[in-house]
Amino acid sequence: MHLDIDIRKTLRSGKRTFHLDVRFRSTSQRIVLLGASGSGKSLTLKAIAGLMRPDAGHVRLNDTTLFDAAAGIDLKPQLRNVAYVFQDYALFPHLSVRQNIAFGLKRGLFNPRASDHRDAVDYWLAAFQLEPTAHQLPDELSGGQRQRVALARALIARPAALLLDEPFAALDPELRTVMRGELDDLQRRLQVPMVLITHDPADAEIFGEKVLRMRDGRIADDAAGNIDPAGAAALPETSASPLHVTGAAGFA
Ligand SMILES: Nc1ncnc2c1ncn2[C@@H]1O[C@H](COP(=O)(O)OP(=O)(O)OP(=O)(O)O)[C@@H](O)[C@H]1O
Repeated sequence: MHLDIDIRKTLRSGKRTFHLDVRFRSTSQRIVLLGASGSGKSLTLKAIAGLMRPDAGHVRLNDTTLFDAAAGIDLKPQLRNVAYVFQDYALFPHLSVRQNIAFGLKRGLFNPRASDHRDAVDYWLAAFQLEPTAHQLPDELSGGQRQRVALARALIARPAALLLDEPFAALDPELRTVMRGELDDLQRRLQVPMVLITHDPADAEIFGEKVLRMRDGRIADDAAGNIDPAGAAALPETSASPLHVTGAAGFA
């Protein structure tokens, strides 16, 4: 994945103003944005997905410009070929596991024939060991199963990038460890590029081939500890950096 982000956004709520000013480029397959609550992680992820429109700048993914304020480009979310997995998974409560996963095919340009459609859903049900639960509703699933359904629904559309918003926050500590392992295996097997946002350094340790720490709407430094107060404009393009996250223990 080649991700190139250079965005600015000002948000006002009453007397409070928040400035987002995020710049980085990376060719890593596993990017983690690590930061405390309110540092601007979700806004950045939403800008990639097309769920938040920056005031200025650009977002490029591989060979596609998803957003460019100066050029007047702002692709609709469904045309960006990225999959956003929300913190609470956002499953449809009235649809079965099978129907929720199949829904992933309705988005975007990927519009297979009915038989391919069934095959694809069967494939993902099997891949996530969800076949026995295919007829169940989200309410009738465990937390781990719900997360698997959300991932299957995201992956079935073959996205160019998987965007994960605090994917383990809704799980209890024991399950969190299990699901971290599952996602780690899955990403390595499928080689699906991902951008994961989290406040938990443990997530960064496991998934952060490239870790960018956010503070007050900016990239504070990268995992190698290169402080860049100007918002990481000078960060080198990098394909991989050490897994070790320096000084990240302060986030809770
Ligand atoms: N629509 C909005 N209007 C005004 N301010 C907003 C709006 N959306 C977000 N903000 C502010 O922008 C800041 C960054 O929000 P963001 O959701 O990106 O944080 P975050 O790092 O993802 O935090 P968390 O981990 O708690 O989800 C916060 O201070 C938030 O209050």
